Amino acid sequence: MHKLISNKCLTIQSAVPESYILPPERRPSVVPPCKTIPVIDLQGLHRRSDRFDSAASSSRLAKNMLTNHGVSEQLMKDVLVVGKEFFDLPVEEKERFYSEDTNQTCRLKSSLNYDEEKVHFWRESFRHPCHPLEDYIHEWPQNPARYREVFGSYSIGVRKVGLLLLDLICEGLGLECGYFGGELSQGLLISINHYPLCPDPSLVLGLPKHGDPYLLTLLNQGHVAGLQVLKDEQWLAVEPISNAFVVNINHMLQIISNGKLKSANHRVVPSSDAARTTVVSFIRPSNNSLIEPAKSLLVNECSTHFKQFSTFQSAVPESYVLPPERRPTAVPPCKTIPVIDLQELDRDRTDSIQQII
Ligand SMILES: O=C(O)CCC(=O)C(=O)O
Ligand SMILES: [Fe+2]
Repeated sequence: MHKLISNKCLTIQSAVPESYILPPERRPSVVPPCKTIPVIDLQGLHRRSDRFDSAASSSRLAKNMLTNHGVSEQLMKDVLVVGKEFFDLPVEEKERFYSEDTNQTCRLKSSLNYDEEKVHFWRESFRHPCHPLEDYIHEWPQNPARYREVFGSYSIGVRKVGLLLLDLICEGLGLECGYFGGELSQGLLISINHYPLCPDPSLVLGLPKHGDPYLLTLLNQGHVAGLQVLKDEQWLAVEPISNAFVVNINHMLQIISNGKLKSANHRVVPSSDAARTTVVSFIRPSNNSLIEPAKSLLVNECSTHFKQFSTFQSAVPESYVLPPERRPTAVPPCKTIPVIDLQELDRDRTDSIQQII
């Protein structure tokens, strides 16, 4: 648990610990707000595919704000409050969830890959799968007391919104009805991210530049800013809108759409004014799903941009992944290893013994 930032901050309040300080070229600069992020009112959409035609032909949907989505304001607030309460628990209470093992379903972690990375990120996260609820809810914390009730209701609501969006995207892409149903959207992973108050945010990142790996992300970012999106090689700040979801296209959806939809790169900077807690919901396939460009999208295109893969094969557990400098590269065969023929040995013992030596 010494790896959690909140613990370090109890003792080192005035300075960022050295192991979190990025080299100057990786530090975030102050960035302008993103004024062009589309705000989609889900009530106004009425499932009309024409709204999403443009999504099929451009990257407009890479990042959106979604309002009037059907998850109540109260529930949007409650998950943030209860999520923060979890991070405010005493260390002994959180400790049993802390793990570096990616196979542990319900797990608290610090930074990204704490034991392997050179510089740590200013983030803690607590994540667990949520669907089907009855398979997972018994593993969730019982403290805070409302955790299971609040996250249970939220996960049902947020999954509904995600599936509705996938239906609309399906229409917009011209795919057969229900394409994203079944195993492609079976999974729901919720991650509560906590970015503690930071003494000097100009030196650190909460999360480095990345795209999300699955189908769709629905981010409930509360009222503390910190999310930045990369647009035309420029970082822009995504200002929070009350009760809205930030929706991200993920890598697998980019592949399924054969590149028509683009996964959005983003990162997070912490704040020196307030701690930031966010609740991130990833709609993802079940294990062993085949991810490939939708065949009907390939009919009119000369080639596919992506190779198919299975979600099972793709996931080497994080704890087995070596840092780049320790990974094996392809090597040539050794052509000079001596081959000793034992029958020959009797004929000329001395020669062969010398050969062995
Ligand atoms: O907390 C945020 O604002 C974004 C989190 C995020 O990008 C992630 O968890 O993948
Ligand atoms: Fe992300």
